[in-house]
Amino acid sequence: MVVFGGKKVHQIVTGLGGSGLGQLAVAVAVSFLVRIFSAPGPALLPENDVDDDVPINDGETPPSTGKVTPVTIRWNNINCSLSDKSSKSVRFLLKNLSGEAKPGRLLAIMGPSGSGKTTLLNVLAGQLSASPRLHLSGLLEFNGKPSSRNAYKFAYVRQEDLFFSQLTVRETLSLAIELQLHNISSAEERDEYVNNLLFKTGLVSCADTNVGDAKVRGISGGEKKRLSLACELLASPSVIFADEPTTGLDAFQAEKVMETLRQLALDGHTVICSIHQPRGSVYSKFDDIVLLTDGSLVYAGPAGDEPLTYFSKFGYHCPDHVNPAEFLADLISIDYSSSDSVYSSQKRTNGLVESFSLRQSTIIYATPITLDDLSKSRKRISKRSVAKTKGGWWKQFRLLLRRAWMQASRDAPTNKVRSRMSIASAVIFGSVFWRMGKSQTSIQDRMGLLQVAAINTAMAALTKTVGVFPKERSIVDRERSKGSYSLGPYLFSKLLAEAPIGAAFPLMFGAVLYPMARLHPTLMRFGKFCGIVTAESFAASAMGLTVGAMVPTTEAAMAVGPSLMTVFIVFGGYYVNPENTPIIFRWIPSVSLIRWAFQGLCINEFRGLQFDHQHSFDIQTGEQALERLSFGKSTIRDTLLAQNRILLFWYCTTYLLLEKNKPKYQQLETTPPDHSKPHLKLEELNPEQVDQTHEAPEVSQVGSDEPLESPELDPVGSFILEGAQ
Ligand SMILES: Nc1ncnc2c1ncn2[C@@H]1O[C@H](COP(=O)(O)OP(=O)(O)OP(=O)(O)O)[C@@H](O)[C@H]1O
Repeated sequence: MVVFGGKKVHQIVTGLGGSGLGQLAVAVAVSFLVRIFSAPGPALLPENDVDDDVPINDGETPPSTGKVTPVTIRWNNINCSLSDKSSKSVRFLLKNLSGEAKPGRLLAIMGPSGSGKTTLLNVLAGQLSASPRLHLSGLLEFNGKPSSRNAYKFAYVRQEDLFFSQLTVRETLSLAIELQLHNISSAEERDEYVNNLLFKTGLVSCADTNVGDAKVRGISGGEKKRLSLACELLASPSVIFADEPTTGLDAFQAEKVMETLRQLALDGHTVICSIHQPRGSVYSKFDDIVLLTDGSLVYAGPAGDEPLTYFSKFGYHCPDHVNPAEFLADLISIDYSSSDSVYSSQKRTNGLVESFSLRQSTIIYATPITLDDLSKSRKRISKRSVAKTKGGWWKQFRLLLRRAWMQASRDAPTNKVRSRMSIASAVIFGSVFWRMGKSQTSIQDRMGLLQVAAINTAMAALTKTVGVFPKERSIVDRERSKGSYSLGPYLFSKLLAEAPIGAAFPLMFGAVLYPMARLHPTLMRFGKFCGIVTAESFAASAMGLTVGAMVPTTEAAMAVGPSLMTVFIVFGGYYVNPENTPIIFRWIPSVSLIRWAFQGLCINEFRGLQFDHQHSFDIQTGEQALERLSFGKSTIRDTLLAQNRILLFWYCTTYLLLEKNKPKYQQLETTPPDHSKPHLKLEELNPEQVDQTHEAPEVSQVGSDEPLESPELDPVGSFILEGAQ
């Protein structure tokens, strides 16, 4: 029997419930809460409450992260242009790019800033954000078949690592597994899977550390990046895309991240990453590279010494003891130090682009794909592609509720700040309106205090929500785009989990302010006061969610939220009497959460009060004061109903906005491959052909009769001077 504070559960239930029916209700509620907030355990619902399409573990998919379906990606003539309607110009972000990424190999897309690395990575991953100004065309094939988002499993590790800060590394992975992988049903299997992932990504030592955020330090930047990788590896993706995985990391962490990627490639994943300028030890981990400058290809093929040999044919020699990545980066960058250097470096890169475009039809890959590989992988795709599916609504709700509760309840710094602010503002207002009496002047004081209380409660809830929700939305968008869960369970679980903590702050505020200001001193009135400010606080949070769902960033939400609230403050019932409101604005008070809260608080406070009076025109009763505000005919129940309608309106709008603002990706307009150039089929290549084809006949050599434009400039000496130092 579970024991709480010396009492057995059935004693507590008996004590709480009283009657038989009450006992039953309490027992159900207790068992529901215990199951929701207990550590990872079996699903709440009966076994049959899962989607029909959840696969049964047939023994071929054990909880190991090792099995990977090999996928070869080939792209041909990828063009991406951006049109500018005002100037009627078109800018090419990617120009005629072709290449290949293979399983078991780590491909790095390198190039100067703005050269199109991320754009190419997004195109290959099918994650280029849709825009009417963009036009994307070309051919993209996976294992020889045209691209389709569901054809293979891929992982995309973005530059920004976003997590729920209060969860540990282990909890983050465990919850992600529960949400995404339903063929792993037992806690033992899940633990084993998590341990494998932690081991694979080198996170064992920080497994039980909180992820952390700007307020409370958690795991390091490199560990966050590897956690991103681990989260993406859950469903054994065939292809891993990583956008600048080393950005913002120190050299040691960068190397560890790249080593993890290399190990993943060795495990059979196809790994593609964009990287700006890696150090030598990182460069040596790459199997293949794609070099881009201003959206054009300068080189694509094996990494290591191959590109150096290739560029040396044009007279560009990498000096000894120089990091090849630095040499390549300098070679293909535009030097903006003077107009001469711009001209010469531009000419050099143009020459290299042109040379490679002539040679592109004979790109050489070190490990030719065999037809046997492809047929094997296709068979495996058909068996395993269904392993990642969404669980049922209740299962998603239960998991998300647990996560939201962990996040809200463990966020001690935020909760401390909010409680201090609630108490501090209550103390300030309580001191200003200290122990109000029953004089005529106290009527204005009471109204002023109640208006201030309504504004303070709404603003506190709104600013907290708009401060955190846009970031959380980015996490949720990512998870939803992976198909982890639906919007309904997410939103409901969030509201439910945050309600108790959200209610605590207005209650603290009321508990301090009420006796200090000596508001209507009965327990019932105090309870109603707290109920009204709590309902208002929920409505303001719901409005914050809508603002957060509407705008792209926290900064924008911080600007829009309070501005919108100011309108509701103006029409909050104190500054403008509803009867005097201009007809075109008359709808605003009826949707102002401040007005309904103020109205409710005034009715609660004034009804039944008697004021000291000397003249016949003095206000004698609270009812007369309410008449002055045009609140005479209303009841607290009416105001709470109106507040609930507003709350529901903001929740529904948030849902619709989140549903509508789902990330949309640019469609690739398929163009047939360019047959004008002789095209070598990669399957036909063998090492002998590699050697023969390596000397592209079209490429002009330094010292030949018709030199390239770039050698004409004699850039070798100057380049070595610039790049080698
Ligand atoms: N949707 C878009 N709208 C407008 N411009 C875009 C869009 N996508 C990319 N660009 C432009 O395309 C160019 C290439 O951008 P991209 O992010 O691919 O470069 P990058 O090589 O990854 O640069 P960095 O290393 O600095 O991240 C940039 O000039 C960028 O402004």
